Amino acid sequence: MIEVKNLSVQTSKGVVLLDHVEFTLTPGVCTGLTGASGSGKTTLLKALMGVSDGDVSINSGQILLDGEDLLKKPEKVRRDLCGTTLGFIPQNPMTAFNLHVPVGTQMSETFRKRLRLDKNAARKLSMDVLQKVNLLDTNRVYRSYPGQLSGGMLQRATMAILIGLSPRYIFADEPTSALDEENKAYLNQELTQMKQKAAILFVSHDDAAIRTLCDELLVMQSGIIVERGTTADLFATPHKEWTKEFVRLAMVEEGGGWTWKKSKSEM
Ligand SMILES: Nc1ncnc2c1ncn2[C@@H]1O[C@H](COP(=O)(O)OP(=O)(O)OP(=O)(O)O)[C@@H](O)[C@H]1O
Repeated sequence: MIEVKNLSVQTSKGVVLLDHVEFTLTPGVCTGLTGASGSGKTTLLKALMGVSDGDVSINSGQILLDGEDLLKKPEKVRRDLCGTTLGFIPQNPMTAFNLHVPVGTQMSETFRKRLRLDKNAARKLSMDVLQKVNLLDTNRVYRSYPGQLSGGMLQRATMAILIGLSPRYIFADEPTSALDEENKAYLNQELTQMKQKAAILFVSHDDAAIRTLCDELLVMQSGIIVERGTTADLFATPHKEWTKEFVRLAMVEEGGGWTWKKSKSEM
């Protein structure tokens, strides 16, 4: 279990980016995190992954992994947790790859290092997981440099690495933002499967994906979690203005009543 307690993050100039954030992540549960642009969602994910960002630092709080505070661990220990314990899908998939190394080489090296596989097994796993994310031209994708693939293809390749590593905790920052409806549905299905073993923190503005995937929902505003609850409760009775508007935009008038808008993949 991951327990985030009293987490505050600020810039060196004293601008507060996260303010006493608290929540728990439990395997088997997908927690959605939504809120206006610039409210602090990516900052929170970076803090969880231990990614330091220039002049931004954690100034109070704890991130407890099975009771042990990650913030007190040396950087190497935290780095070693990335992969099979903590998995991250960044908002911009380009940042997940070295631009000068073919995607397949990077995948295989990750699997060799993190899963201690030999060269052939790592290559086979890379091919298998590329197929799983619907990148069916696997040989071409494997040989391509990141710049030769589209943003959506790279987003799926990042997801493929995650599937291969099967981490216990998944922090996904708008993981399907660059995808068409078919691939969005495909990847959300994969995440639903991974939820059986993992805890997922799913950052999204996609109301349909949140309703399908997330058991619980956190709403962030100016670095504060202003609203939380089960996804069903929050969509049924939102309290804050931002959440009310989010829910209103998720609905459509149909046959004399209001119903949830469907994503194209549900139609
Ligand atoms: N390195 C930094 N230095 C100063 N301010 C920063 C830094 N990184 C982020 N911020 C500020 O922190 C706030 C939160 O940014 P963040 O990227 O976490 O928002 P977000 O909720 O993920 O937004 P979006 O939905 O657009 O991705 C913003 O006002 C942003 O400008």
